[in-house]
Amino acid sequence: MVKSRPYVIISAAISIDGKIATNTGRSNLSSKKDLIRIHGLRKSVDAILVGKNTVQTDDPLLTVRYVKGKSPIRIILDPRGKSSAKSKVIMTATKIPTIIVTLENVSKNDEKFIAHGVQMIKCGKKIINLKKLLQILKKQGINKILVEGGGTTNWYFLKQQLVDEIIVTVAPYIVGGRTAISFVEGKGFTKISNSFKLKKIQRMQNELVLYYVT
Ligand SMILES: NC(=O)C1=CN([C@@H]2O[C@H](COP(=O)(O)OP(=O)(O)OC[C@H]3O[C@@H](n4cnc5c(N)ncnc54)[C@H](OP(=O)(O)O)[C@@H]3O)[C@@H](O)[C@H]2O)C=CC1
Ligand SMILES: Nc1nc(O)c(N)c(N[C@@H]2O[C@H](COP(=O)(O)O)[C@@H](O)[C@H]2O)n1
Repeated sequence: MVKSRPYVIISAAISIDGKIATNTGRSNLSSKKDLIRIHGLRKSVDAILVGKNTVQTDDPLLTVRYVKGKSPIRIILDPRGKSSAKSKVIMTATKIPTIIVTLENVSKNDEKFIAHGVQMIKCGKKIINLKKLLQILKKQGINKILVEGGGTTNWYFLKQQLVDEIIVTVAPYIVGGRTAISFVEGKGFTKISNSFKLKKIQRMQNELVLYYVT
């Protein structure tokens, strides 16, 4: 069956206790070897997507650097268009195509982003309508998307069953802390259902990389 949306992979590094960052926002869980694997994965997709808190906390580049290859398009879910124009993704948007997705009635900061070469997509009234967004992206030729967090963004995708594959690195750390961000945030599911199939396990020294499909 041909899908009307791109193939969606969620990728993250989690601690043994399922956290993706400490309660102070530190998220450097993957080893160098794992980062090389992740950059290989980035090279294989058309776009990388993250939520606005990840941009704010990590100030990531979201490029392919540890392997040779073209960097994919970068997409930020930022419903109210609050991202800093000084963030690395926005400052490099003339070199690497970058999209900011806001709500339909939000346009206050558009000019600031557009001036940096960012493409604006408007989608959804109260929250970003991911189904609609994926259709728009598919029409733009984006067939495969790597969702790189954080926990809230992962929740929105999983809640709506918009995920085809999950790749998690279980890193050899305990993070702890009630307020430390988990792999999946949001309201959470009330039942244990919709299990994923374990496709592959990769061991890298003290890390395990788990590959699940729907
Ligand atoms: N270890 C790892 O692999 C990774 C760790 N991280 C860590 O995760 C943390 C950030 O995670 P978290 O705080 O959960 O935030 P996210 O990065 O997931 O950003 C969440 C925000 O993005 C916006 N958003 C996302 N999806 C939607 C949607 N469908 N509709 C509307 N708005 C949406 C909302 O903005 P608004 O609030 O304006 O409504 C929401 O609050 C950071 O500390 C980062 O370091 C991040 C990625 C990977
Ligand atoms: N897979 C994975 N492992 C980790 O340990 C991580 N911290 C992340 N984080 C994601 O990668 C972004 C950083 O990318 P750049 O190195 O700046 O290109 C970060 O913002 C998360 O989305 N992922």
